[in-house]
Amino acid sequence: MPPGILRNSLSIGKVTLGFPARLLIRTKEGQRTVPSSKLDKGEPLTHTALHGCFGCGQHNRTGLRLRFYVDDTGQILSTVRLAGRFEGPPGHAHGGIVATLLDEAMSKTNRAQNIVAMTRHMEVDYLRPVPLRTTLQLTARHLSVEGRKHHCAAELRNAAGELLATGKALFIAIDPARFQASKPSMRAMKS
Ligand SMILES: CCCCCCCC(=O)SCCNC(=O)CCNC(=O)[C@H](O)C(C)(C)COP(=O)(O)OP(=O)(O)OC[C@H]1O[C@@H](n2cnc3c(N)ncnc32)[C@H](O)[C@@H]1OP(=O)(O)O
Repeated sequence: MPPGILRNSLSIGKVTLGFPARLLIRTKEGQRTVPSSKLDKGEPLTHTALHGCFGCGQHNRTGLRLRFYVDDTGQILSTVRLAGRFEGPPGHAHGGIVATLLDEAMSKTNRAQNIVAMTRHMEVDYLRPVPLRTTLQLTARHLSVEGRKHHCAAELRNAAGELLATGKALFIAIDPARFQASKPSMRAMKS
């Protein structure tokens, strides 16, 4: 059974996103409701093929190692604490890292539907500086699909729920087998 949430919500355009006050999570022992601060106790949305990904790859030691969860409405959720090495303005996150967070979350709205898609176009509104070394809440939702074109939106908030940044993006669905075949070999990448 899919996990579900109780939410505090705000909106981007027509879309309502919200980080839950409490979350119904899946665990090895079954389902239970926990405060959203315990999100990491649930089963994350995984895709083992991308373990080297800078955003979500759990094997990328210099990356963000984000873990994403999906609720019963298809909304993607994650919490993140950014380390000091991701600094841009003093004490705050670099804008490229903020864009990465939003991009990653939006890409998982496709992944949750078993769609493999790449970011073609993305826009970010940087509303407030994003603090380092504090818990942030990341949410994303799939908005619409038109052929291979998937439109998605994401929000980044502080722990108090204040909106720090929003993103919208166009993803294009690709054939993963063709993409894999076109990948340069590890030897070529090292040279
Ligand atoms: C393997 C999965 C990884 C998931 C990671 C997810 C997040 C990421 O960070 S991905 C990394 C960053 N992104 C990239 O590197 C992608 C680089 N770009 C590409 O490889 C290609 O442009 C790719 C695959 C996205 C699309 O190429 P291609 O298949 O040739 O698409 P193309 O035919 O040009 O466009 C598809 C459709 O989108 C439309 N389109 C393209 N750009 C736009 C735009 N900006 N606005 C509106 N429509 C657009 C086109 O008109 C076309 O429409 P239609 O199907 O109606 O004719």
